[in-house]
Amino acid sequence: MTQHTTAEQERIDVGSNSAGRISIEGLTKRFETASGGETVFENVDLEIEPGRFVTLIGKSGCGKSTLLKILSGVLEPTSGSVRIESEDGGDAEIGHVFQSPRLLPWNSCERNIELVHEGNAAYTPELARRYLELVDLGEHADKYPTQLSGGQQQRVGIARAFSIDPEILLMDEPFSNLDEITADELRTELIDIWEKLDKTVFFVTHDITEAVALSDRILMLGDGRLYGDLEVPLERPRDIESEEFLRFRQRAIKQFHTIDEEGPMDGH
Ligand SMILES: Nc1ncnc2c1ncn2[C@@H]1O[C@H](COP(=O)(O)OP(=O)(O)OP(=O)(O)O)[C@@H](O)[C@H]1O
Repeated sequence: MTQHTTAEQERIDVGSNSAGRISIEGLTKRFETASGGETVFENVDLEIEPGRFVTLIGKSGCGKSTLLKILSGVLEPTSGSVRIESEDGGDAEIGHVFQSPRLLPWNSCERNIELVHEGNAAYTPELARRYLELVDLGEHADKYPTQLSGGQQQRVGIARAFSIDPEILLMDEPFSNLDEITADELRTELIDIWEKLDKTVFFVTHDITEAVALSDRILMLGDGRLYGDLEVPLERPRDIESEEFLRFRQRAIKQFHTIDEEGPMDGH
């Protein structure tokens, strides 16, 4: 289990049969700056069941990336805790997919995947190829990123993230730099892979349609708190033009804008 807490709190590692569960308790993040500082969110509690596809939406600057960075351990919370349960009670493996694939251009696709397996004696080029096949790039393992399209490069990023067999996958607007047709293809592929591999996915986006198309559950962050938490009751595969999809999307949009009607809370 991985636990990200304030420095004073002890790291607790215990065995678990619910790998991929995320438990957030009383999470507060404040940045101190020369001009006084800012509390990004305060006292956030959240429980995410293993294997779920959860999407976080919120307006620009509400703290989505900050929450993601705390989940990945890049940032420490000001107070509160985040626990991610692992298979064996040790540190949870966390896969990352970013807006851009962050591939090293002087390395082949296979080598780009190998680089995240440093210290893994079980790594073989076949492992990279297996994951590249999952994203339809089995034939391209020896190519360099510059020989691939933007969508193909992002596919390599997704293959790389899944290849470490992570307990959770953090995805930060992974399709926002792609044209809509390619983004749609990748969303379909992502759901196929997620259904096969049964991982907890924590996905950040600005796009409500994307959130409804992909998720089991949609969280809304704003005004320093999680003000919305919607279960998505739609069967997969989802038809984004169907009446039930559009009806649910409308409901999500309405809930998303409740924050504008309520106005800021005290202290923010
Ligand atoms: N290292 C930092 N130091 C000070 N303030 C920061 C730091 N990182 C983020 N912030 C502030 O915290 C707030 C939340 O930022 P964050 O990047 O998490 O928002 P976001 O919801 O991901 O935004 P976007 O959708 O535009 O990417 C912003 O007001 C930002 O200026």
